[in-house]
Amino acid sequence: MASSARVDLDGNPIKPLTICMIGAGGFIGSHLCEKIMSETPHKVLALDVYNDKIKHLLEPDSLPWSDRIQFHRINIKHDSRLEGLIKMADLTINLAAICTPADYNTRPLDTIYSNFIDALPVVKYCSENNKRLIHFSTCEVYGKTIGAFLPKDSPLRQDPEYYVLKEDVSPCIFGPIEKQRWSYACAKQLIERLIYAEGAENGLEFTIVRPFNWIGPRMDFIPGIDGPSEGVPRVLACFSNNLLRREPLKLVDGGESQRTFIYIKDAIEAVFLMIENPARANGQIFNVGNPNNEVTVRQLAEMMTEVYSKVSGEPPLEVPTVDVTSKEFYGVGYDDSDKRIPDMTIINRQLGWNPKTSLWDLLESTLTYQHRTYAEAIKKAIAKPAGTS
Ligand SMILES: NC(=O)c1ccc[n+]([C@@H]2O[C@H](COP(=O)([O-])OP(=O)(O)OC[C@H]3O[C@@H](n4cnc5c(N)ncnc54)[C@H](O)[C@@H]3O)[C@@H](O)[C@H]2O)c1
Ligand SMILES: O=c1ccn([C@@H]2O[C@H](COP(=O)(O)OP(=O)(O)O[C@H]3OC[C@](O)(CO)[C@H]3O)[C@@H](O)[C@H]2O)c(=O)[nH]1
Repeated sequence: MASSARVDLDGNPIKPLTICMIGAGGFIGSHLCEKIMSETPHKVLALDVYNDKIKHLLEPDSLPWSDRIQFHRINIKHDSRLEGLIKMADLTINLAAICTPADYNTRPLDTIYSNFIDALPVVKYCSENNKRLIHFSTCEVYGKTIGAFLPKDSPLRQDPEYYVLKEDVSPCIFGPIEKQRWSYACAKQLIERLIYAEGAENGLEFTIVRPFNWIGPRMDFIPGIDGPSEGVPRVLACFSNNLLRREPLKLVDGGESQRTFIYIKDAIEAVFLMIENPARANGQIFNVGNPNNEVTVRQLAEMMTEVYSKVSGEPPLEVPTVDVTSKEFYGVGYDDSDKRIPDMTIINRQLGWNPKTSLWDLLESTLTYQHRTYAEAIKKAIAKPAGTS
């Protein structure tokens, strides 16, 4: 329900905004658009090269918000309409990026262009036209933890000082240049520094978001169903694909890396607070993650296997996982972040936000969606003899 009587965290009325959302057709963009349409009076100029994930918000014309969302099929690499759309809006949110690890070492040029060069005009137009910018960076800017360089048996590895990632304290630790995995993190770091400098020197009003593994429905694609057969999406979709096809889940380099996963709906609440509380969010860099949902990738595979069995009614596989090397899975130049625990001090202080959903609960709702959306299509694809279309 769109209401104009919304108030911010300080009790001030929130005026309806026009938001230029670049990358609105992706995973995060689709959830943001959905919530903006159903819960606020704000307007969205939705820019992307694709719109499949927001089709349900664009059609039919009779939808209650149809006069508040406009889709513009635009590639920001080369489209002269970009500045005009930024000028029309009160706020720009930039989500556009190549952000799947399988691309970082195999398409490093595209990755660097997408995450740095293509974002430059967005920052410039916002700065020159005095428009507020919320830019999506990544937890990957932290790279590896300091603790990763300590001896395996060092007691300091248990000390949070050596692994908790703090926006205003932690260093950015990347591997050597030949480890092209870090092309993405490095490009994101440089665009963060540029935005920060535009704020310091030219007064750009900005907020930088560092998402820590947001997951949920509509993330990436299932290879061979709604994406390329040989494509490698992020881990949620990789493991979902394995479960749907009843194949063992592939653990890269033993599945020892650790991640904290957050439910997309919790994370979107945090972005909402940033949108509607500019006085508290401007000039800030925010970690957005769930420090309580930490697992190794192996534990994630085991939990997803158990949850999928529950929601699909199918028995778990006898051999649920298989080990693969990162070279086999991602190719030369892959490297990994060892551990990612977000410090929540700044987002708590500025916006009073906390994540709510446990890993089990978020996997239950997400895998229910994956099963409902893809199980039939996978069955048909498997039943089709090879070579037929
Ligand atoms: N999902 C996460 O957990 C996560 C974690 C860290 C950082 N991020 C960052 O958040 C942002 C959004 O991530 P996501 O998970 O929604 O990814 P996504 O790939 O689903 O969405 C990105 C969208 O940007 C669009 N896009 C890319 N290049 C474009 C261009 N040149 N012109 C127009 N549109 C373009 C894509 O078509 C896609 O729809 C990215 O900047 C990503 O780096 C996400
Ligand atoms: O089949 C698989 C796929 C992946 N892994 C391993 O899982 C870990 C997490 O992988 P993934 O979610 O794909 O990506 P990352 O967490 O490494 O990086 C993302 O973090 C945020 C973001 O910026 C955008 O989403 C992106 O860079 C990892 O260790 C893989 O090796 C697996 O074992 N099996």
